[in-house]
Amino acid sequence: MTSIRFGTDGWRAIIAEDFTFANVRAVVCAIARYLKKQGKGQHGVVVGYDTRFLSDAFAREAACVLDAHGIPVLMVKRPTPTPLVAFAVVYYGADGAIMFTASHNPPQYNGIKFIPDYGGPATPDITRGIEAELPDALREAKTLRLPEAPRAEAIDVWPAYVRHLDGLVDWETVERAALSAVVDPMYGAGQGLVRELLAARGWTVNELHGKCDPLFGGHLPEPTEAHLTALRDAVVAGGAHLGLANDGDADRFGVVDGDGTYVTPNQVLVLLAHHLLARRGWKGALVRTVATTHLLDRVAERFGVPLVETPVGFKYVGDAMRRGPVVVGGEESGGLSVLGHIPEKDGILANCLIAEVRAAEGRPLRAALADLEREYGRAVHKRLDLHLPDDAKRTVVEGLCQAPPSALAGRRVREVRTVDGVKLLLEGDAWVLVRPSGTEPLLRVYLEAEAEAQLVALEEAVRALTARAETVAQGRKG
Ligand SMILES: O=P(O)(O)OC[C@H]1O[C@H](O)[C@H](O)[C@@H](O)[C@@H]1O
Repeated sequence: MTSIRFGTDGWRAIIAEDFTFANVRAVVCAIARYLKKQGKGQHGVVVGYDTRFLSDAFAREAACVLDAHGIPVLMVKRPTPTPLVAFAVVYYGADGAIMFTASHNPPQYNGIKFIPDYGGPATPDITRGIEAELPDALREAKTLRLPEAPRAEAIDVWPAYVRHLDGLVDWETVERAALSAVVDPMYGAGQGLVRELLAARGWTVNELHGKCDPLFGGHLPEPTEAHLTALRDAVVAGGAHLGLANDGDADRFGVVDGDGTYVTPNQVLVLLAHHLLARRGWKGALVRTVATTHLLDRVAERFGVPLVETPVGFKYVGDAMRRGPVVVGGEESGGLSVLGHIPEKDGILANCLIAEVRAAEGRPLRAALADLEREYGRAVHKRLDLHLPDDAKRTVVEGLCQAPPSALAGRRVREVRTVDGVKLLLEGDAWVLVRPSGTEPLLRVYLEAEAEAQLVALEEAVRALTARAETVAQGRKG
């Protein structure tokens, strides 16, 4: 068995191998013990689950463990997105939530996200605190007497969440435009939700993959370009204005323009930040992770608002949101939240706000993006996910950290940042980031350049660089 660890966003493992009922009981025991040590628990814990195989059964088991610890349980009535579970924590004033999901991971995975009382991802000090309880919790879980059925209050947070959205989304603009959209919840917990919200505003909405399928139709429930071909085809075939997708637990978004072009999360963030600052007049910082487009820096500069750079992981973006007013906090992997919302990424809210931007623009997103390009300049980006074992990816990053190159693709490295992995800022506006994924056995390489040709040159240079570092790493091991 591999050890139980909370990665970028919770503990994830393969069902039946490490993600077993016994280990779930132990992790929930650890959370219960952690909460009690903090003097918490008496306000209850929300238990949520997505549409994954056995998520509901694991959630019921978690409710039994919490009950056995004397912690009141608020249990969602049906598969529920992570952001709604996070919202429920704040809405009910609970001491936290345990969410069963492996987000966008393959079907054989499941996972646990712990959401503390502030309604956002747990910060590393909290997950470290939970992990510290695990050795005792593993022992305790073996002898814990569980009730036959948990005492739990069944909750439905949807009506309260919908009222909350009224304060965030400019529904009048959305309604006036009365456009059409295809939505794709990717067989996940967002089923029916974006469709309901937009249809209520007079939009014509067609939903794909709106049923439960533990195999996610043979694809990853990840709303990236590679997995959104069905959505693109349906948007084009139906002549819709927009395609809007969510991942398995609906905390991420994916967007397709009316002509079927995939709009990257980086582009969405720029569109939305500009929209909220320019049209809605919102005031506050822009927050992005170290892997997210620097075009946001230019938007921030233009409106005279601060720009905050964080490590990868919405826990860091959420943390910045809890410290002061933030207009948009977002990341290139498809997560965002806005001023007035919980410090958690929310794919349902994101899709509503994108519909608002599309409605306010009155033209395709690509036309709006072309204007923004004239204003802020051009940036193209790419992410490479390189398959490497955990120890090799760490060694590659450490090697780069210790001896970063002074030039890449013929351009001088003007700054090296080690906020998360190694980021090389090059002459001009290009940059490269190499970091180990915290959720998958991958080395992630992020590239941003001024145009496609520069991007290709950078990609070649960085592939050679990581290959060299890998060889050195192998050599050191051998
Ligand atoms: O690059 P990774 O460490 O795999 O993380 C990728 C993403 O994983 C999860 O979805 C987190 O919630 C995100 O905040 C993060 O961006």
